[in-house]
Amino acid sequence: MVERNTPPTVEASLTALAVSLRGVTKAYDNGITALGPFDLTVRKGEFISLLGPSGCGKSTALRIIAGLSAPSSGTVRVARHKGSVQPGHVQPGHVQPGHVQPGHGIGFVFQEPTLMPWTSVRENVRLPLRLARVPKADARARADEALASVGLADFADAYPRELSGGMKMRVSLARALVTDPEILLMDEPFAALDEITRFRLNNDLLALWRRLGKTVIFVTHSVFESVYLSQRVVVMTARPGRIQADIRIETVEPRGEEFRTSAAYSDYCRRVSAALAPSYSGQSTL
Ligand SMILES: Nc1ncnc2c1ncn2[C@@H]1O[C@H](COP(=O)(O)OP(=O)(O)OP(=O)(O)O)[C@@H](O)[C@H]1O
Repeated sequence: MVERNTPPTVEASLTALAVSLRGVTKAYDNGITALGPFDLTVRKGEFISLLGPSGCGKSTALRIIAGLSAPSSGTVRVARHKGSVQPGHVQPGHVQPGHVQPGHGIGFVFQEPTLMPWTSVRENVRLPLRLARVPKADARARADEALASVGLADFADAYPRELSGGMKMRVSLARALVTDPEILLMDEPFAALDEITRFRLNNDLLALWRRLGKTVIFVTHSVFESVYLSQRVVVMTARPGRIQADIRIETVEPRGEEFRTSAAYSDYCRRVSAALAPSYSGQSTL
């Protein structure tokens, strides 16, 4: 079913929305139905996490929001610019041409930093601007600014092989931010990092989010990480992924290490774990 006739009252409130998915499903050619029907509304400037068991369709949902994959059915609306969500929908069966070109309002950070090993950190970060044909001097300044925002101002001329895993992920984040997107999609970006590095990147990401006011949709397997970072944790069912629970995390802002060790944090982690448990029922725990 494709939703085409959104009631006017809902349409008006969409001006405050960054992302709206309605009845979205995804069936791959191999017959696997990965997602849905999936409904998700994300307000501008919100930080939400998608949490769910392996294979429940989290990456599929992100890829559909990014326009990298077309839904099999349903409606996808994404605010790519400073204004309201775009009236154009991604229709089932095809992806709009140019839907996810760099500079079109979405930054994507993958689990692997996927840096080009043969060129400098600055050139890696500048890539989306090169593809968007931004003049070199301007692109260089913007790449350096993005690198400074992730604490890597001194590493612009370094090569990826000279960086730690955490630093590579910072470069990947700078590359996603360099086009100043409205929305940042992050697919388990810190999963491969050690815990201390991960905590540090969590704090730096929160600081960036507060400063830049981006909408962030963050995919993770970690209850602890989702509660620490997000204003809302959206818990998904096992495949095909649907919404199991939508839990608002309310605490004193800005968050910091005091929150991580607080009773409120433990309580939220317990609540989110309890909401997640049914998604794992019937699955092997090995
Ligand atoms: N391109 C594809 N073709 C066929 N099946 C796919 C494709 N991409 C994903 N799938 C299947 O769809 C289901 C959902 O995959 P997806 O990667 O979205 O899940 P996920 O929740 O992100 O998993 P994980 O947490 O392990 O990364 C899985 O069963 C996967 O095998």
